[in-house]
Amino acid sequence: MKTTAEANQRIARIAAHLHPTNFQMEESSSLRPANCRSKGAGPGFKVAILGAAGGIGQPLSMLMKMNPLVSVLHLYDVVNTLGVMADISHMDTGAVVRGFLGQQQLENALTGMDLVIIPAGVPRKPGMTRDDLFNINAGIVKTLCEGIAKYCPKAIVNLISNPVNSTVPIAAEVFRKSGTYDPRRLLGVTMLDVVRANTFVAEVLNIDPREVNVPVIGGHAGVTILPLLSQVKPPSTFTREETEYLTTRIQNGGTEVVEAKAGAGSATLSMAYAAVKFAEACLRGLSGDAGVIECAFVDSQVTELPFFATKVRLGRNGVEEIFPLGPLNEYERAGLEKAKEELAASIQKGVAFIRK
Ligand SMILES: NC(=O)c1ccc[n+]([C@@H]2O[C@H](COP(=O)([O-])OP(=O)(O)OC[C@H]3O[C@@H](n4cnc5c(N)ncnc54)[C@H](O)[C@@H]3O)[C@@H](O)[C@H]2O)c1
Ligand SMILES: O=C(O)C[C@H](O)C(=O)O
Repeated sequence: MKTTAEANQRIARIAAHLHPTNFQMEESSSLRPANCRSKGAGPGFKVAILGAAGGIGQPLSMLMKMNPLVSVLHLYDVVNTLGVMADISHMDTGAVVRGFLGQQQLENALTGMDLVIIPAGVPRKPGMTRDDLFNINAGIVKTLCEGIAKYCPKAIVNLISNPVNSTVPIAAEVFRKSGTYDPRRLLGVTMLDVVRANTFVAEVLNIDPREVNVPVIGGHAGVTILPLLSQVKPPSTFTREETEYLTTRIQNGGTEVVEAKAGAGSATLSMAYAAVKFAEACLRGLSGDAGVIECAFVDSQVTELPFFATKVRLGRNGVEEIFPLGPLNEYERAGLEKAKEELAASIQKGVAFIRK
């Protein structure tokens, strides 16, 4: 029978084993991971995920650990990061994984990072809009972006936390206030809208979704999500009925998942897939690939609004070029007016949250 003291010692040894900054073998072993022959991280990019223990964060962390462009992967959350880190660090892929728990470890999580991906924050339940998340998520994004401004001001930021139409302006204001704002380095992730649009359009056309590319512009909520079906690749025509079905389904894709999950959260797996697709595009741009073009919600002058999602070219500095909207048909022009009206209010709400 073990005494309480022995049991406590054993728990302490296990905790020490799991702690990322004090990684040790049991006392009986003379070999420690720090003394192993490993030379540590190889060439590649350093990526931090903030909110790594969440519904998106966990599969996103797993997929980033599998990405050959990543040499160091920092997982940060306010709960359960060490469990996720211990689990993912056993995968026999190249990236070195480290876990960070709580605000006091944010500095170590962020220092030296090339790319920071943020899926931290609460998700929707049925009946809620993305804007209903503002009160909680605005504060979370503000705190995390203050950390980025301090500890890795040159990093590219991929912001996933909703409402994206407001959290991106919040991040921009935090960076502006701290004197570190580089609009090319802040990107709201709208890739899931493109992923859904490609899938639903492929279903209608009865072709492989991997062959489809639908530009989705505007923002990331309801009518602000505007798929440009007139610019689909491969060039395709749609009946009025198909156009209305596709536009509505793409705009409501998030709600479709929220309702199907019936209170257990929103899209996590397809979002992790989309986030990795987008992060990989950013890393390819950083590594000098000049041909990477994706849609993202960025600081922009293509409309009268200060932020707008369009196709952008990614490069060594983040957003290197913002493409114009291109020719829109009458249906899309009407959609654009509705999108801009809602977007203007959401952007203003985000800006006011920091300037108040
Ligand atoms: N942009 C998009 O297309 C898109 C798609 C899906 C979900 N989302 C949004 O992503 C967010 C996360 O969704 P989820 O399903 O992963 O939620 P979740 O609740 O499963 O996970 C969120 C994680 O964030 C962590 N967190 C909370 N406060 C934090 C802080 N201050 N610092 C670090 N981590 C913190 C939580 O501990 C949790 O692990 C939601 O706001 C959701 O609406 C966006
Ligand atoms: O719909 C949500 O609340 C989550 C996300 O924005 C999505 O589009 O799936």
